[in-house]
Formats: sequence, C-alpha cells, structure tokens
Amino acid sequence: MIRFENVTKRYADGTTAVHDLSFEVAEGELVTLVGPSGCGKTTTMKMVNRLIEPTSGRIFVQGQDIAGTDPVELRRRIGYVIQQVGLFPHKTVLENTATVPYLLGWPKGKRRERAAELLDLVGLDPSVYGDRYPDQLSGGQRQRVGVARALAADPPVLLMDEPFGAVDPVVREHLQNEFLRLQAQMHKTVLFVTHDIEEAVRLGDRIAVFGQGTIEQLSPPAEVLGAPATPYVADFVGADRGLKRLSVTEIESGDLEQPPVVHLDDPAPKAAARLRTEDAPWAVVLDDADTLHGWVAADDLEAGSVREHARRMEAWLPVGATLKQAFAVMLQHDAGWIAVVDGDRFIGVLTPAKLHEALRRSIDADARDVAREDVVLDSVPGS
Ligand SMILES: Nc1ncnc2c1ncn2[C@@H]1O[C@H](COP(=O)(O)OP(=O)(O)OP(=O)(O)O)[C@@H](O)[C@H]1O
Repeated sequence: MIRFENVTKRYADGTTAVHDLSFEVAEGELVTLVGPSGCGKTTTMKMVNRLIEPTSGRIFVQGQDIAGTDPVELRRRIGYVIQQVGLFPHKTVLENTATVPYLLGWPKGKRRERAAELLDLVGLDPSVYGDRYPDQLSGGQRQRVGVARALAADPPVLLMDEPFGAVDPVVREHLQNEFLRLQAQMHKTVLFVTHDIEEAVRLGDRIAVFGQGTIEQLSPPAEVLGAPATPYVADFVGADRGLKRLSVTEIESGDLEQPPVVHLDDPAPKAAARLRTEDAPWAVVLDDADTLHGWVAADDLEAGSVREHARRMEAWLPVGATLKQAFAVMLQHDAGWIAVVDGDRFIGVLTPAKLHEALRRSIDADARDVAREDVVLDSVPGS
C-alpha cells in the first residue's frame, strides 16, 4: 500500500536524512516510526505526500509511483495529522473538519453532514463543539478535530506525525485508545511517527525503529521488545525495558516457591506441628483432589481440622500468565504471594522476590541473544 524502494534524501546542505530506505506498509496496517530526534522519521513521512521530494529511489502509494502523480491529487488521498494541528483559527470546528470536502467541491449540506459525522466519531458532539472556534477548545479536543479533518474525505492512507505529542499523558492515552478503536473499524493504512516507544508499542501492528536515516528493525512490538535485532534497538527500547518485559514474560514453573502444603481434612494440631518444623507462618491448603482451596495461618491451627481454619485464596493465576498479570493480581488483592495452578493442579507460589528473579532471567536472556548477533553499528551511515 505504501512502498519505499531504495529511497535516499539528501538536503541541500549535504545532510543525509534518509539513506537507501526500503520497506512496505501493507493495506490496513499501522506502522509506527520511532527513533531519536533527527533520525529521519518526519522526512520519511513527508516524502509520502510529496511535501519533500526524495533525492533518489521510488515511493509507491496504492501501487502508483508517486513521482508521476499530481501532488494535490495525491494529498487528497492521504490524510495528514500533525502535532501543531494547524486548524484555521477564523473557521469553526465544523468548517475546519470539512476542509478537504470543501476543496473537493462537495455541496455545503453534504460537507456539514460529513463533518458532523466525523466529529461524533472522534468523540466531539457536533451540536456542542461544531460552531466553536479552535481557541475555544482544549489541546486534546483540537487534536481530535485534527484527526476528524484528516479522515473527512475518507482517505485510504493516513500520515500522522506525533499527533498526540502536545497533550498531557492522561489525555494522550485516551486519544490513543480512541484512535485504536477507530482504526479497528477503518483499517486505514497508517504511518505514525512518534519518539515515544511506549506509544509505538501500543499502536503499531509493526514498529520501525529508526537509526540514522535507516530502519534498524521493522517487527511486531513483542519482537522489538523481546528480541531487539541490534544493540542500537536494544538500547533504544531499553530505558525502561524491565517494565515492558513484564508484559511479554510468562511465569514458568521454575520461578515458583514450594511452601508447605496441607489438606482440608488434616487435623489442625498435626498441620500446626508440621508448619513449626518447617518454620513456616502459613501453608497452602488443597482439597482431596489436590485442587487449590486456599491457605491457612499457623497461628490459627489450634484444634479441629484444617477445613475449619482455611481461608479462600483469591490471588491465583494459571502457569503461562505474564509477570505483568501476576503483578496486577498481587496489587489487586494486596497479596504477598500468589498461587499458580496448572489446570486444576496447584504447582507453587510466586513471591515478589521470585517475580523479580523471573524478570532478571528474561532480561538477561535477551541480552545474551543480542550479544550473539554479530552486528556492526558503524556500518550505519552517519552514526
Ligand atoms: N530542510 C532541511 N535542510 C537540512 N537538513 C534538514 C532539513 N530538514 C531536516 N533536516 C535534517 O535531516 C535530519 C532528519 O530530520 P527529520 O526531521 O526527518 O528527523 P525526525 O526523526 O523527524 O526528528 P524529530 O523527532 O526531531 O522531529 C536531521 O538531521 C535534520 O536536521
């Protein structure tokens, strides 16, 4: 749908912003371009709608070499959203949204109808906001109008350059979620520039990590985080890597601790003696079928059977759940440990210390994988 073939951009002053770039965005796919400031993301994006012309190489949009396409006609097929939304200050929200339909010569009634529909779609009630001017909106609302405007003529391709970059983190997450919901319905082909790896991971079907003017890795988010292709990528995604690894690392049986286990029908004094021997303050309680029932505190086990003192265990997870889920369950139940089951079978408990060890294991394994790759970063032009 969008294809770059050996595209290079050298500016007049000799800066090579993009070097021999080849990649493709499939129809309906959202690819995020992520990388540090000045690595060529915006240049790459602006070459797609011919705001910038490549020095060499070819770019195809919907199978057509854009070098031979009238730029004005091309831009009508490509929605464009930028950080400084660029709304016309003297035009109302409805008029701003209807900009492209206006340029396309749609009749007024149809334009307004379409603009209202789009405002609704991005969560702005047209009867409330339609007649306002841009300076009567919040930053997040202006961004929404920017998105509505880009979608107004239903272009198959969207270019988004840090569209949510100027709003606070809470509004930003909200806008990202709304955009994901929209994209699930629209299936636009989207190139989305961001310097925020978190945003790239959340939105992208695939992430293109830019080095200096080239793509270092173009892969689905889990792969970029879990198996960075080069030390550069590992470094770029690495700043708060531990947190991101939580969501892609699974609990394994080797991560678990084995506390004492007692059964529901065991006499309490016998169970208490056992806990004293093992110097354990509590035990996991299983039923006759060895299914997890709950837990019991040593101090409670004075008389009767374990059944009378056992407490239900709410904090549990199946083996194979992620460390992030484990962490969430710990917080939700304010639990110092959580039980892990394989089907109906209890197989051990995960403690905060073990969770930390599992995280280290995961990060170290990545580091070894990356070290094994024989990558020479010096081959990247300009680095
Ligand atoms: N008109 C220009 N003339 C000369 N150099 C330019 C021009 N525009 C951009 N550059 C340079 O090209 C390189 C890539 O710029 P580009 O704007 O594509 O980067 P970016 O990754 O989008 O950065 P940012 O995240 O800061 O927006 C930078 O070194 C920049 O200084």
